[in-house]
This record gives sequence, structure tokens and C-alpha cells, in this order.
Amino acid sequence: KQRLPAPYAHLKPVPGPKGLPFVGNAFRMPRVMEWKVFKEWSNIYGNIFKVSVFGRTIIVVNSFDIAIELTEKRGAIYSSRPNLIMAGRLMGFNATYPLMPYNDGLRAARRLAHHTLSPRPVKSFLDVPETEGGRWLRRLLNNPKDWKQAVAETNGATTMKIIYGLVSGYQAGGQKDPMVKAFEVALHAFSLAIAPGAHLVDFFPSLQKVPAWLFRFGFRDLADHGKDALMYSANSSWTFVQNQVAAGTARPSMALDTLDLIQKERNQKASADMDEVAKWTAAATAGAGAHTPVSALMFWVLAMVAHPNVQRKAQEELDRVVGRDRLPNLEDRPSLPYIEAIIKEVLRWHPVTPCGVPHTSTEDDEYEGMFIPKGTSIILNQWAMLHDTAYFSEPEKFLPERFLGDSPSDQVRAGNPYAIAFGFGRRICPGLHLGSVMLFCFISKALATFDIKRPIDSNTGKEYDPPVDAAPGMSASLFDLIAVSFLEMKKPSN
Ligand code: HEM
Repeated sequence: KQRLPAPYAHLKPVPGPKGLPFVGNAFRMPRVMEWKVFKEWSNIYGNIFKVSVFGRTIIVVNSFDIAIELTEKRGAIYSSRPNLIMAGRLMGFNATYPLMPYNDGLRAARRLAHHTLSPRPVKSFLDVPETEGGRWLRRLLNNPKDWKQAVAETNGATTMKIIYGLVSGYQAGGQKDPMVKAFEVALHAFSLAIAPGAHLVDFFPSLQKVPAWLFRFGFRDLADHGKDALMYSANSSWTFVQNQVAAGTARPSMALDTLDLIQKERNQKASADMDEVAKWTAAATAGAGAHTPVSALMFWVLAMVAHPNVQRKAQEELDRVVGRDRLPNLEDRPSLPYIEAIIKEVLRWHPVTPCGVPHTSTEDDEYEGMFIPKGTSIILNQWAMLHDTAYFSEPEKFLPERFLGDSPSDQVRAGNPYAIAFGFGRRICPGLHLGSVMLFCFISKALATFDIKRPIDSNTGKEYDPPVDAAPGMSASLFDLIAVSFLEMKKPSN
């Protein structure tokens, strides 16, 4: 029986599956689609339950109300991050704010990010997703079979332009700026580093000290490779901005905004090392922003393939509201409720981060008579919340209509995918507004110009349904995880 510290001795531990000595539940932890398994386990243990892996406590939260209670109402103690050895310490991602503990460094970085990305300032950058939305159509038209590449390039180009003012990130013919390539390599290394249970060093930090020549654990090469790419991407992109500033050719960007801000503040009070904070804030924001909308757009394509009726309704709305003489733009957004409902449903049906990004507690705490020790990692099972039948009937179905009519699901907060899919409390996604605009621009423009059809099997010549399942990991489809071979796109017939 677990012994609790004195002031908490009267409390119960959080329930959960029984574990083995030392390893805990390590061998029972799901490796594939853990969000679904965790939802099933909630039928046995409740909406908050505990698992332990090699002595580390992890709490899984499956309900919106509990997520809000912990991360919002008690945000002061549930806003840190787990200490990741492989991705954080060895690869160097600890310098980026998504992995930072809840400290002054994090607050400084988030303040800089909000200076550009909160709803009002970000408005001055919204011509970028509009323009890139036009380029996305050309990419699709020129090479519809390579639609996944078009998704990735369009997102990458939008983010690199907004964060760094880089206009030549992706040239025709697939050529990429070395800065863009470095970001891709760093993010790929990061995704390998955070794959659940992939690196023993995360559970046994002392393995870091084992000399490389004595015993290879398969992590050192990856760590070095990831670190080189991360350093190169953060440094080269910052140097790019500084050179542009020096030459007087810098375009508007988040990097420029933050340089202006810290310059102003430096004139008022001495600010130590803010240049470093600004450099890493830009790199982290570019990295986080370049790939999250990619996942959402991939699930949108799959949803459209599987639901031609939804596509047709959206195209009817676009024809009615916008007509066929021009492309939809952000001014049309309030008049396009069906497109809006599709975006919400995409975020709900297959959330980009089904298990969220873990928060970590920084104090011992009590929740409903249960003891939550300091240092507990909290998995916020967004998928379970977004498939909660109390708010979403027939949650496995793709039904944008649930957000329309007299009693739409999102009339309450727990039924609004925007309140869940972008995370919680003090760590909520700073790119929420921009991400939502990117999805609107790319989805509405593509639906106005293309039909998205099922892929054709090259052997049989027949159409088939692409699989919709996601691979394990933090993000459901972060790096090319969807096995769709190609989609045929063509202009809608009159
Ligand atoms: C469909 C689009 C997006 C989705 C679904 C999404 C989702 C998320 C989620 C779930 C988190 C974790 C929040 C938490 O810890 O509770 C997060 C964090 C973050 N997102 Fe996004 N995001 C999107 C777009 C973007 C964009 C466009 C940017 C940047 C331009 C961005 C930058 C970040 C950053 C920097 C963090 C880390 C914040 C922190 O740890 O304090 N995201 N996002």
C-alpha cells in the first residue's frame, strides 16, 4: 500500500491499474493509439487515473471539467513540463519554450510570442496565409498527387514568413532554403526523441553518463544529430534577420517585432540576455507552427475523401456566399458557417495532439480526496474529451452539422473543439488564432477550386478508401504518418 506524506496521509491515492515492482505499468502501457486505450481504461478507473512507469507517476485526465480544474483553476501548480532527457537535455530542446518548466524563462518567451501572435497584433500578418493560400492552390494544381508536400510547403512558407520574414523558403521545383531544411531535420529528430518509451535514457537518466565507446544505447548519434540541426536552425535564422535589419531590408515579422520590443525595453531598464530569449522564442514558434496545421489539414483531406456530401455542402455555401468569380477570403469568414463547422469538426474528429502535450505539477496537491504528488506528469486526453458523448453524439462520425442549428455542441465550452484541441491554461497554444486562420484560408480556398476524391489503386485501377488511423506519438500525424498514396483533385464541375 502506498504511504502518503504526512499532511496528505488521510487521502486516497489516485486509482489506476496495478503495477509490478520497479517497472510499474511499463509493460501494460499502450504503444498504439494510447488515447483510445486510456479512454477505455477510464471506464474501469474513472476520468482521472494513474499509471506508473519505472517509478514515474503519470496521471491521465479524460474529462474537460477535470482538465479545467487542474490546468486553469490551479494553473499556478499545473503548468510545468516533464523533464525530457533525450529531447530536452541531450538534443537541446530545453532552450525552446514548449519544453520549458513553468519559470521566468517561459513567461518571458510567451510574452514575446503574444506580442505578435495574440488576436490583435497578428492581424497585421494575416495577408500571409491569404497569399500563401493562393500559392497552395497552384501547388495542388501543378502536382495533385503530391498534395501532402503541398500541405507541408504551404504551412512552412506561411510560418517562416510570419516568424522571420523569409520569402524564399520554398522555391518552385521543390528547392528549399537551407534554413527551412535545418528546421525540418531538427523537428524530425525531435519527433523521434519524444516517441513514447523509445529512449531508456528518459527513464534512467544515469545512462547519459555511460561513455559512448563502452556501450551504445542508440541515442547518442540521434541526440548529436538533433542538436546540430536545432542549433543551426535557430542560429542561422536569427542571423538572417539580423543581417536584414543591418541592411535595412528586413520585412515585417515576429522576429522584428520582438527585436523592437526588447530594444524599447532595454532603453527603459537593463534586460539581460533578451536577445537569446528572442532567438529561441522565434525558433520554437516557427518549429511548433510549421507542423501542427499540417496534421489538421491531412485529416481534413481524409474527411473530405470519405464524406463527399460534406464537400458538396461546403461548395454550395461557397458558391452562394462568395460566387465563382473570386476566391474566399477572411472577410467572408463570418458568412461561411458551414466551412467554420468543418474546421471545428476536423479539430474534434482527429485532434492534432490526441493526448495533448503533458503538463507537470510543481506542488503536492489534493483533488477530490485523492493525492497528486509534486512532479506528476498530467496527460490531458484531448481525444477522450472530444469524443465525450455528453457533448458530441456519435463522436466517431464526421458531422459538421453538430456545430450548427438551434442547439450546437459548442454552445457550452466543453463542446467547443477550440477550447480543447489547442491545450489548456497557462500553456495554451499561443498560435491558436494564427492556426485557425491558416486552416480557414487553406480549406476554404481549396474547397472553392477543387473536388477531393478517393485515391485510385495503381494495380486494380479502382478507387479505394484510405485508412484514417493515426500512428502513435504526441501528434497524430506529425510526420507523414498517414498512408494515403494519392488523391485525385480536379475542378468542380458546374
Ligand atoms: C491546428 C493548429 C494548432 C493546434 C491544434 C495546436 C495545438 C497545440 C497544443 C495542444 C499545444 C499544447 C498546449 C498545452 O500544453 O496545454 C500547443 C502548444 C504550442 N503551440 Fe500550437 N497548435 C496549433 C498551431 C500553432 C501555430 C500556428 C503556432 C505558432 C505560430 C503554434 C505554437 C505553439 C507553441 C509555441 C506551443 C508551446 C506553448 C507552451 O509550451 O507554453 N501552434 N499547440
